[in-house]
Amino acid sequence: MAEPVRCAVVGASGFAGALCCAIVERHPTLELTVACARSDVGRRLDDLYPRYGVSAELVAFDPDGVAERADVALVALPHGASAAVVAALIERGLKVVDLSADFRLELDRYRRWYGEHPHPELIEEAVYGLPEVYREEIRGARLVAAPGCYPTATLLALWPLRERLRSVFVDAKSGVSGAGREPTAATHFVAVAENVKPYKVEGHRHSAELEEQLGPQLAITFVPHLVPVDQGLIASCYAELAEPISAEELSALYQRSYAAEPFVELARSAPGTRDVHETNRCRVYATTDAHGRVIAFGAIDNLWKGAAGQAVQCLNLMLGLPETSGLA
Ligand SMILES: NC(=O)C1=CN([C@@H]2O[C@H](COP(=O)(O)OP(=O)(O)OC[C@H]3O[C@@H](n4cnc5c(N)ncnc54)[C@H](OP(=O)(O)O)[C@@H]3O)[C@@H](O)[C@H]2O)C=CC1
Ligand SMILES: CC(=O)N[C@@H](CCC(=O)OP(=O)(O)O)C(=O)O
Repeated sequence: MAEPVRCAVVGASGFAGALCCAIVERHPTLELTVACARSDVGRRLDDLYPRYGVSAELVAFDPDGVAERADVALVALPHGASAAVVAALIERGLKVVDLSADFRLELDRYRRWYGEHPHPELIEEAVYGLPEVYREEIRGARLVAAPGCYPTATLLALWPLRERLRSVFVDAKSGVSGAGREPTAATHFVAVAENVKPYKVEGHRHSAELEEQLGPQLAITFVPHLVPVDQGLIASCYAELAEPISAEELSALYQRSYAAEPFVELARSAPGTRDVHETNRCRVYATTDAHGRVIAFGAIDNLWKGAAGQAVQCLNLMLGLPETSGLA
């Protein structure tokens, strides 16, 4: 039995942070020793999220206090607010998985989409936390930037084809928990119920992440939609390839790419989000159409494989634990 590893969660009152706490609490090796929040300091997490049954009291973030009580941290703050917290914890010797966008992009691309970076000195060493692609790099990292939810589903749907892609249309749909805990006019029940609505059609910041991972030369059109579900996200990708591919070759390529992956499930038909609800799995399906295009799908639970689950998957790798610990 491995020694317990003390884990802090920062942003524990948010949707992703609360699920991080729940996964850590049930994890066989990690021990939840600090849960930090802002507005809800002094409250118990199970008062905010009874379904997770985590009784930890929420405390204010103090880097020295966290460093005394934890060896590793999951930071689930909004982009912009995250970088300073991550830097303070790294400076104090913790291993950190950051769930925000602050360390996912190279500096120029970050500046174009998010503005000035508060801690550019850490960008270089941060590893993009998609284990199916960067497993070895994640094992040796002290800072991992967990991918966004849309890029996770899109990249897993397309990765086996990446060298053959000429252009891609990504039609992606997310449940409302992807927008975080703070309600807005766009996420109000009345705006979301009985509705499917595209948003940020002229440019969503996740297209930067897709460009960074798949290469700036690739023409990608990415259009997110908000759909009336709580947790669930699907990326439907329509791809033109440089050379046509047969259905048999496509199927063999995906089998080769993902046969050994614990959290990628190759579906035999197009997946739905219900198939992955409350799991860390991504269900992938790829097929060809009558025009020689490929249609590839990636379905995830945005709070699990799109956020908290994937962050713990990365932490498991960073700590040399079985990758599926606490997640299976
Ligand atoms: N929701 C999702 O599906 C996904 C989320 N992510 C990323 O994970 C991170 C957390 O997302 P999510 O849980 O949805 O967000 P929430 O808005 O639900 O939670 C954010 C958390 O951060 C705290 N917080 C907000 N602003 C500040 C600040 N300026 N300083 C300190 N604390 C602050 C909040 O506290 P308070 O309650 O007091 O505001 C809350 O604890 C984000 O970076 C998000 O982009 C990544 C992938 C998917
Ligand atoms: C439905 C919804 O609003 N989704 C969020 C994406 C959530 C996420 O994964 O994004 P980051 O981790 O990059 O913040 C959005 O479109 O901004």
